Amino acid sequence: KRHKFWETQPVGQFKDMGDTSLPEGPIEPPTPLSEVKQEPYNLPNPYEWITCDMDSEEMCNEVYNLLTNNYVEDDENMFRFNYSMGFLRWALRPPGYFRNWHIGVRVKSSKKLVAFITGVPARIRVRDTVVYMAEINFLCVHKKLRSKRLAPVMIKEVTRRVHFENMWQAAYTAGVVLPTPISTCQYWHRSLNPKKLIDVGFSRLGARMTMSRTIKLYKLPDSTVTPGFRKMESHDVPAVTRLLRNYLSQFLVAPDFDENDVEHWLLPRENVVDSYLVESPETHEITDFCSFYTLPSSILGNQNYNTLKAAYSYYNVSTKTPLLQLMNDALIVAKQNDYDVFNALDVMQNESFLKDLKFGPGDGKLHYYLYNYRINHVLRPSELGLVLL
Ligand SMILES: CCCCCCCCCCCCCC(=O)CSCCNC(=O)CCNC(=O)[C@H](O)C(C)(C)COP(=O)(O)OP(=O)(O)OC[C@H]1O[C@@H](n2cnc3c(N)ncnc32)[C@H](O)[C@@H]1OP(=O)(O)O
Ligand SMILES: CCOC(=O)c1cnc2ccc(OC)cc2c1SCCC#N
Repeated sequence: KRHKFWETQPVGQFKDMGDTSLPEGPIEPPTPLSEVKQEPYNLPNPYEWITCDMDSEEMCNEVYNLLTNNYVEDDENMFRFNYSMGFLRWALRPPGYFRNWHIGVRVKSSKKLVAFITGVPARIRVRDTVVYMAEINFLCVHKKLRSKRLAPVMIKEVTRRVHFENMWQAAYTAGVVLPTPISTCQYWHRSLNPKKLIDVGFSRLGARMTMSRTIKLYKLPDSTVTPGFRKMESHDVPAVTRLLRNYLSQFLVAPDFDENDVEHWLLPRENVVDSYLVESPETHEITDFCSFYTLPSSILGNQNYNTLKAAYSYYNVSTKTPLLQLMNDALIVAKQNDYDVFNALDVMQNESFLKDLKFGPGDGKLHYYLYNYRINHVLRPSELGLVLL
């Protein structure tokens, strides 16, 4: 398949796969900042660049509407991600964020927002090297402007703005295959509301299964079982940071979280991110941690339902409580809060609980990518300690 744009980019190329003579690390050296292109890339005439100030209620609402109507759908067009405004503000304003990495394209005449792409700064460890990277996300072109080669311009523009801040690497995920994945992961789904999932056509009644038998199969206890299991609070940040840094050190690619990062990414925010921990009733030591983020989806073309309430497994650490029991408590909390489904990738140690907790494999794959950084061997999902939103 000809990738006319991606073949021009400093990414692992398909033709180089298997060539382990190429050194791991940056593919291209940094450009002297004086040589970074000063002005934005040219857009087709009717359009102009706009920096999207996510603090502005009006602008954030415009971004929300663009994504609600034009962002990612599954292959069967059953669902479309419906990131909330609170979620977008959380995802796009981490410590050290750059407002001008929130990039919109709008129609000059009508001022209508028709495309979007974002970056946020992150410190990602690759093996033993911590690399300052941009995490790129929310690339979206309005349905009416597809297949006009707008995406490459948006990607070049966000690249230019990241270079401006003297950063030369990026990380991103996609459901599509591009040059070249560093890992390919699978989504797994745990029904919490099987009746709704069957009604929308995602799940089907098993052979020789009645609806009531199916509901019973997925039934969960009304309350969590682990002594000391509670919501994370602000004063837990130092302990959770220690626990998480230690846990993530085992993976080949993982975020290098400090306390500021943990405070932003993991302190609970209603309807955005939930975090729980186990505080030993005897020693008051924090021994385990689990978290999930809230990403609803629009249900496309169903008479009875408009929205799917989905929880997505985020970062989980078990040092005393078995991971199976910890994650079952996460399922119980999700069910208590009316989630319809709990989703998880097969990254980190998730494979150890997926089947036992009645997750089923999805048909969607998620490919992980690094920009301008070569890794010579494709990572197994269990070697990945990174979850992007
Ligand atoms: C040092 C800093 C570096 C920072 C930058 C790092 C890199 C960041 C990269 C971005 C990471 C984003 C991560 C992220 O946001 C998470 S993945 C979600 C992407 N968004 C969606 O799927 C929303 C619905 N789809 C659309 O809005 C459009 O279809 C998009 C905009 C996706 C493509 O618009 P279009 O109208 O359908 O297509 P053209 O404009 O005609 O362009 C066609 C070219 O675009 C390539 N393409 C298609 N989908 C892509 C994707 N998901 N990543 C990268 N490239 C993608 C495609 O291969 C082709 O290039 P090729 O001819 O070479 O094959
Ligand atoms: C019921 C299980 O499927 C989903 O939760 C879901 C919801 N919305 C989506 C929107 C776009 C979409 O595009 C790939 C997929 C979904 C999916 S399945 C993959 C995500 C997970 N887990």
